Amino acid sequence: MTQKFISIEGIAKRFPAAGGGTTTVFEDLWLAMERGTFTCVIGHSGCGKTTVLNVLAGLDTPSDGTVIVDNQAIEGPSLDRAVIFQSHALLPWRTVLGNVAFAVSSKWRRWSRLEVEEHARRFIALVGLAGAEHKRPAELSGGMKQRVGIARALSIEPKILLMDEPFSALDALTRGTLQDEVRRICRETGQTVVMITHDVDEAIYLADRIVLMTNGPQAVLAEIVENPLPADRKRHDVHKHPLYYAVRNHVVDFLVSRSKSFGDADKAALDRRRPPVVRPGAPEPVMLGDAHPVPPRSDIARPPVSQAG
Ligand SMILES: Nc1ncnc2c1ncn2[C@@H]1O[C@H](COP(=O)(O)OP(=O)(O)OP(=O)(O)O)[C@@H](O)[C@H]1O
Repeated sequence: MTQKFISIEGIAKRFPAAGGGTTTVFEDLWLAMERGTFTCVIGHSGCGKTTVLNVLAGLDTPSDGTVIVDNQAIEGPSLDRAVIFQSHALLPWRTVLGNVAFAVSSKWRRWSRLEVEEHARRFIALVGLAGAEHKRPAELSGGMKQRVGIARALSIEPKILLMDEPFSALDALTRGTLQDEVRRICRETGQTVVMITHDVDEAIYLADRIVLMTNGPQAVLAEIVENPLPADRKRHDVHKHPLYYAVRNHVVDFLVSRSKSFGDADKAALDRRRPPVVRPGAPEPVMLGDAHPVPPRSDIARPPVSQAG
């Protein structure tokens, strides 16, 4: 079934409020993702992105609703779903090989030590760390540690890769290189990915679809932006594509103004089960999947703001 490999169905998250009652962080979120797609979630701090990712990981439970992955409801953490956090959380006493092999042997418990190590080495090489297998985390740079985290996550060959701002703690050069590698690996392996980022340019480079969430509390999924750039885009010249600024301005405009001004009337008008899908720069209204058509917005150049905060 390709249409709804991941199906987020009406999830909400509520916490007890300080003075009694409850605070609803986000509500009635519906989103379907196809196998092999790369989805980025963007929204301001506090709208509940990490909570959504934790629900997908099975590390948190929604107050309402459910999430189905590959026709099965999520009922807890699973080795079918790998998570990469901003901090790499490596086992400090284990080597690079030891960290990756530990994950591999958790997934394939009957494999021999040789099988586990061979498999782990393959993924260590894939992220460019061949030769560093016997180093411990303390001997690695931040970028190298994050590579180990990526190798570890990919080595268990998860159905879904979940990433929570995986590159935000890295310097710009390392961030760019790792973005390239993650994109290459995900494309080569057909990996299904959901990633949270605050970086609009990162989302445009990596994502097939960018999901826009309004500000919390009571955040909603306002819109899905279909990335109109060609699949074989390259980081060094992606900004030269004629549609680059159409999509960038659209997302920035949402973050700067629409995410905040999205009021009760907008929420009432929103079909939560079928959020609007837009393809910035598209000449005509688009009809994508089971979503209803939305006219393209005007893509007027605005001051550059690449970070949601
Ligand atoms: N255990 C908890 N109890 C009460 N409130 C919580 C709890 N966990 C999260 N929250 C609240 O839920 C809201 C959403 O948190 P979450 O971390 O998912 O947001 P986010 O969009 O990922 O933010 P950021 O971009 O800053 O990481 C926040 O206001 C947070 O304070």
